[in-house]
Amino acid sequence: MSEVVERIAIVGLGLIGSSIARGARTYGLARTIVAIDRDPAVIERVRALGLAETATCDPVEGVRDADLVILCVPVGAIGAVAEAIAPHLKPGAVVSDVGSVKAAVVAAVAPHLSDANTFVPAHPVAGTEYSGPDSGFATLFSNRWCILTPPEGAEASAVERVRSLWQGLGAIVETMTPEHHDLVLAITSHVPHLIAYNIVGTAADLEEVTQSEVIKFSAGGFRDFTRIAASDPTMWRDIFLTNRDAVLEMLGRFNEDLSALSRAIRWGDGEALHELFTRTRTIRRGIVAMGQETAEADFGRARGGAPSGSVRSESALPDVAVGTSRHGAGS
Ligand SMILES: NC(=O)C1=CN([C@@H]2O[C@H](COP(=O)(O)OP(=O)(O)OC[C@H]3O[C@@H](n4cnc5c(N)ncnc54)[C@H](O)[C@@H]3O)[C@@H](O)[C@H]2O)C=CC1
Ligand SMILES: O=C(O)C(=O)Cc1ccc(O)cc1
Repeated sequence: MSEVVERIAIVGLGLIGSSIARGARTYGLARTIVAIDRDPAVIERVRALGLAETATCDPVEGVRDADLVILCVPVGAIGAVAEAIAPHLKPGAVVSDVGSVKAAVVAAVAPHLSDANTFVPAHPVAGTEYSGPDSGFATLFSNRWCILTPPEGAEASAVERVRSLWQGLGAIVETMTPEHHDLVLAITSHVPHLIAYNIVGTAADLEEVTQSEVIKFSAGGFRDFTRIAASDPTMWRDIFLTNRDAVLEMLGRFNEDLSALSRAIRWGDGEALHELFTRTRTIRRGIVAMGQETAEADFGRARGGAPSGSVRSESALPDVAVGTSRHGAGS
């Protein structure tokens, strides 16, 4: 892969920022990598790990002369960082982010940038429950989706620069509006995390079951929930506070469907339970089959880890339409 930019500045060298730095180095996507983090301990680790040519706590110094600046801090901090760096950006520099929520980030960043800089929001749909500079790895984005939500009329060359970076990191790029992104991610990522936090909290509060029993008998499903519930508290607090409307919309539907399931159990309606479980099994098999399809399509790629172009697959993300319920209105 050839260089995408001369100089990339990454603000926030945690799981995502350090993975971008490692990938940019491994795949030769930037001549110079600048790491910026407000935490001196993180900057020290970045230096020890050799993740960047320059590492600094000073965002003003860090973004100077950068062609591409990627904001990799928690969603609630992105606006303040944009405000701090905006007057110091090189004219023509492209700004992007990796936040898990898009509409609130666009609203927080856009007012600070001048016409000389284009903001191209991005969200790599890839991660783990770990945080910090030691948790990143170069192949994190390989064969995973990255959603761009460029504003209408955004400069094409700026969008292309960000698209090229993500393709260079091995991601498959999809474009949509920030509002649609937030609705889709509310049901596919945000509500599932909330359910995990909740079920682990419920288990921890049980009086008839001891903590040691919860740990001892954590088999299967509950164990998977504990992995997700170990995700970073600051990051997830910010996600729920900034994607409030979409999360509440999806939670409303979830609660309705859960009530219907409770009723089916109470009244011994095995047919309703069996029908749902059969449908959900089909969905899981579809997801697995699609994963294999993508992996097979990528098998013959020239360089391990990166697809050669953008792949559009409408079926890969659910078509979220508001206004209908699985059980129908009023059921
Ligand atoms: N963790 C995950 O699985 C994924 C996270 N994201 C998004 O990526 C972003 C970063 O998440 P992670 O890398 O997981 O977080 P992290 O907690 O591993 O790293 C965040 C870094 O940002 C730094 N930071 C915080 N505020 C700052 C500020 N004002 N100025 C400079 N540095 C600051 C922290 O010191 C820390 O080093 C978030 O917006 C999150 O929504 C997106 C996809 C997946
Ligand atoms: O670890 C997991 O299961 C995740 O779901 C990771 C993740 C967290 C946040 C995102 O915006 C995207 C991916």
